Amino acid sequence: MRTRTALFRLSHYGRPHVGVLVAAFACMVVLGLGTGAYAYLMGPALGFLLSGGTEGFSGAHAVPWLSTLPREAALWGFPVVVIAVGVFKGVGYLGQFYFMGLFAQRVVRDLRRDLFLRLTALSPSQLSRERTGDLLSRFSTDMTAVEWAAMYTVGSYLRDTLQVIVLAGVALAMSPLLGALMLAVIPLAALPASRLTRKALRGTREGQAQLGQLAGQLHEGLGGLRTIQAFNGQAAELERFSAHTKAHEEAVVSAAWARGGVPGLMEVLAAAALAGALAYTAATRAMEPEALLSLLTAVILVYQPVKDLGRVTQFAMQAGAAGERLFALLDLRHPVEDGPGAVAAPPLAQSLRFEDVHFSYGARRALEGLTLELPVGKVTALVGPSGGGKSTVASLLLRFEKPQSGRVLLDGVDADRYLAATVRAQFALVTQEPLLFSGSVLENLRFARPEATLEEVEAAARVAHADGFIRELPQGYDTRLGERGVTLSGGQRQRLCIARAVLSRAPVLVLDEATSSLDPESEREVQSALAAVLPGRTALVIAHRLSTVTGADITHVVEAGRIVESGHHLDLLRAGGRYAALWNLQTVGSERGAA
Ligand SMILES: Nc1ncnc2c1ncn2[C@@H]1O[C@H](COP(=O)(O)OP(=O)(O)OP(=O)(O)O)[C@@H](O)[C@H]1O
Repeated sequence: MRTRTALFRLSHYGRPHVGVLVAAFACMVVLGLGTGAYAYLMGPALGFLLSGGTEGFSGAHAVPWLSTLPREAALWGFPVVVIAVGVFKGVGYLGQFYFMGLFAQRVVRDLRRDLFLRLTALSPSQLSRERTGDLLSRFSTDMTAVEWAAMYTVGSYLRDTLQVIVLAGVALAMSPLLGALMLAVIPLAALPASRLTRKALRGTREGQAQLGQLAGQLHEGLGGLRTIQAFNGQAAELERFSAHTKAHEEAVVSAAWARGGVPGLMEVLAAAALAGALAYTAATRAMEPEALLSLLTAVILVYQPVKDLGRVTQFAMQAGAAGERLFALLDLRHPVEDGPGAVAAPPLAQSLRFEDVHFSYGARRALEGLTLELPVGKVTALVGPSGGGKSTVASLLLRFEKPQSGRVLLDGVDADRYLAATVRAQFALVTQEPLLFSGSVLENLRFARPEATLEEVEAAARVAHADGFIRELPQGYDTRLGERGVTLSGGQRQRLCIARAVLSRAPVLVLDEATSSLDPESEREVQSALAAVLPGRTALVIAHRLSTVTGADITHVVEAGRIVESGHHLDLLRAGGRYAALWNLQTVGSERGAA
């Protein structure tokens, strides 16, 4: 996406807050008029000083009503006018900053909300293609770039353009010829300035991309600290990190170089124009000194907003580059979107069925004509070698993905006909990595069903064999978990997740390798919890270790995206096929491990 398109799309975020912008603009008008008044008053001020306060208001551009006052009043009148203009400008400044700050915060608030919504609505496979740190940097660095542009660029474009118009008006009123000549410098500077600005943009964009890379590496590094230290990998990591910091530095320095060029150029051209005006007026004596002073003040003052316009254009560019990265995320669409006539799925009554389902992640095939039935009230297990496609089955069930061909049927109805959220509501998922949020135990459990009563929460915890250890925590169910809260063992965390799943009352429980990352002791605890939870429930249990699912009503062996064998544990053992081979492999492996 082009930077300009990104800026245009960012401007949509400003539209709902145009009222705030109008209020800011009103303050800027006050400010602009105040600045124009200062320039205008410079000439009379000179007359006022030179005459000891008597003739300040006479001459070509005096303040007419003040010149009619008696001397005593006039002596005070002029300073009072100066103070009044100052107060006028002060109020303008204050209001302008307040309203522009408000505007910027509202724009960024809306953008953050949209980004959060989009991120939390991505499918896991879309998310796995992005680096977490890079995503976080879009929330921080890129969002800050947008905030600055909304605050300073929009404000400056309004305020400085207005000031340029007012001051140019004052200059032209003093001397149309000289004023026009001096103002002509501004468009002269435009072409080289736009070149420099483009160069700065390239540097800015590269710098932001490198910052994203840095954040990504930092996030990965912190997540894998044990591995990095265990392999003494700090030096290699530092090298990678330094390469990114160096690339970032080079990009930012080249942008700074180009950015500095714009005001530098303006400064030189402005000085040349001023020098020319001084020389011309001294030689020709074409103007009164008072009028010349007002003209020079207006022109000197006009260059500042012009320089500012160049400077804040950099913020717009940074925002444009940030916008490109933000919209790249905002434009991602979940692979499963609700069709136009989609309706809410009723609670599952009989069965779930996969019918000749094919699915690939890009070019990587995961399911190749998988057909599978999950009867209600039964525990179905999926086992098989790593990469066989078991987790993909769970992803398709929960509508994280949809089949490229074949169908997923809920009580005989294609899941495509239902609203994805209502299909998801049929399932309570427990994954390998037990996810608990920072918050109390109670809040974590109620995440599944916020309206659940305390009794219901406790009952679910009892079923999942979690009630006992929760009561032993310092504040029981109110104990805070996560950062700066208590730390739980893997088994305890997993039992909380199971309790949460039980509390959800979803018709189907999906356990995706729920015990595979646990130590044997924790695994035993979780297994005993599951033994209490599973009987009589509709459940899909995905497992590596066959020993963990021997109690399932039916077990399917998934290999290369298909079901290659199905049956009860004992029947499968007797059949002597793939299941028996896997069983032998694992039991021999674990016996060796035990020996
Ligand atoms: N997000 C993804 N992007 C690309 N390929 C993927 C993705 N997730 C899984 N795959 C690929 O799809 C295939 C099936 O993966 P899946 O995770 O379903 O297998 P699995 O049987 O659950 O494996 P495991 O037991 O190791 O979790 C594998 O080849 C895997 O590499």
